[in-house]
Amino acid sequence: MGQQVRYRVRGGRPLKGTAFIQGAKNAVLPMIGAALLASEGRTVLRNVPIIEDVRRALELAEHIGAKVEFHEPERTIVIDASELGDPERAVLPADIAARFRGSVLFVPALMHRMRQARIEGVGGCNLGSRKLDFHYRGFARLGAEVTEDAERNHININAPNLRGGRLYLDTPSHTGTENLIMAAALTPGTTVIEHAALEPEVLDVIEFLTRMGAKISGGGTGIITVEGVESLTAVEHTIMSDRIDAGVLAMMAAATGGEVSLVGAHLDHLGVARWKLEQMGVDFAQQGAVLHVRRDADAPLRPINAVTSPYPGFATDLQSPLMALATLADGESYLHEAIYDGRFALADELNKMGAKIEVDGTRAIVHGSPSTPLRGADVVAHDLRTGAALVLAGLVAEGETVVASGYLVDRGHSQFASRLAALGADVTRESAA
Ligand SMILES: CC(=O)N[C@H]1[C@@H](OP(=O)(O)OP(=O)(O)OC[C@H]2O[C@@H](n3ccc(=O)[nH]c3=O)[C@H](O)[C@@H]2O)O[C@H](CO)[C@@H](O)[C@@H]1O
Ligand SMILES: C=C(OP(=O)(O)O)C(=O)O
Repeated sequence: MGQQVRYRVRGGRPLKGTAFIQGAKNAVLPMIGAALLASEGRTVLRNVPIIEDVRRALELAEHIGAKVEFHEPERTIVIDASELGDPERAVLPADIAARFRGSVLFVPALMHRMRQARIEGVGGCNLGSRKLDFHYRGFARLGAEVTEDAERNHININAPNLRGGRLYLDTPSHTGTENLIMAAALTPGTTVIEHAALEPEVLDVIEFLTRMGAKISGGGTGIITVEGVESLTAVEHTIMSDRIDAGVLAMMAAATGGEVSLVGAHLDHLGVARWKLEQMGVDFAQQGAVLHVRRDADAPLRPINAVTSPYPGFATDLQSPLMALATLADGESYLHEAIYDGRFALADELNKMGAKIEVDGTRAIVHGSPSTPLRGADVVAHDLRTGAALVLAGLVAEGETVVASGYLVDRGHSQFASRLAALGADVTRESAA
């Protein structure tokens, strides 16, 4: 893995100023997968976040035969997938694919361009059980042959003749919806996907695919219809801004009693999280494409109850920073994590910093106290959002907090330390061999 990355945070400074919200991680990853469906032209994606998951996705795209360029200063990716087609390259190798969950979003391109796929591993945040059965069952209902090589832990897919079909999801899976739409886009006939996800990133991916020539209707309604087309063409698209990045920075401003302008953030993308933060005492004002966030440092945060659920419910990715924020509130907050059973690993780390959090299965009670400050400590990020939540805790803790592994933060937050430093925080990113 090479470099060990750590975030070192010294608490006590309110965040003030302007921050730029990155492009959405959970939109760019499916779009890189979608760009590989284009048999002609060069795709140009703009507002790309400079994050490790994007780097891994581009390595994977090159591995299967695409030509890619990542112009980081311009936050622009150029992808030429016109020469994809060598079945020998229809493999997602574990050493790249197991490092990010979005690797599963390459399967439709492999099925359509190479007629087969071998998946040797799919990664992502370590959040407890994260199955991919909806994806594989959906591909099978479109006519693919999906088999498991249990000994090697591989999934093999053969897709010589796909045809449209009626699909459903047991829960409205975010990447499941995107993957089945991408698979259906080049599949002859009509495909209907019931109980589809409503996340804004799903709608952005639909807009991108539509521009490429796909025929998709019903985005945002829960029932999506896709009429298969013969080919898709490369286009240019600007990725929507990242609502989780915006939510994390808003909560950091709230935690420190600060006042920030978040360029590119949209209140309506926050769903229920907006209302929960307002109930805690956070003030929002949307001024065009800039979201102004402030919290009166003299009034303590109020405790909150939150249950995670798919959009527009409270996003599970924002539950970790909310837990850290709730440690500062005046009283008991109640959190129910209904999507990922592994997210509460954060509680032990916050308790090391002096928080009082009790966990019972998928429920947690946070005994908040505005008068007992958190203490800096060496803490472990178990996943991307735990990492961001611990940086948040460090911003309000007495003394120094060191968060490792910083690679997990870098998976999903672009230039995190420098953006926070620009808001006045004392945060540095260190990497050592
Ligand atoms: C790259 C990306 O977009 N990641 C996001 C996406 O992950 P991802 O798309 O993987 O999350 P899903 O919406 O699929 O997962 C929702 C729930 O369904 C379960 N499930 C999902 C698929 C499946 O085949 N079988 C199954 O049982 C999962 O274990 C989980 O409990 O949505 C999550 C939920 O908003 C976010 O936390 C992730 O940041
Ligand atoms: C769970 C997350 O990401 P992934 O699905 O890529 O693991 C996340 O963004 O918090």
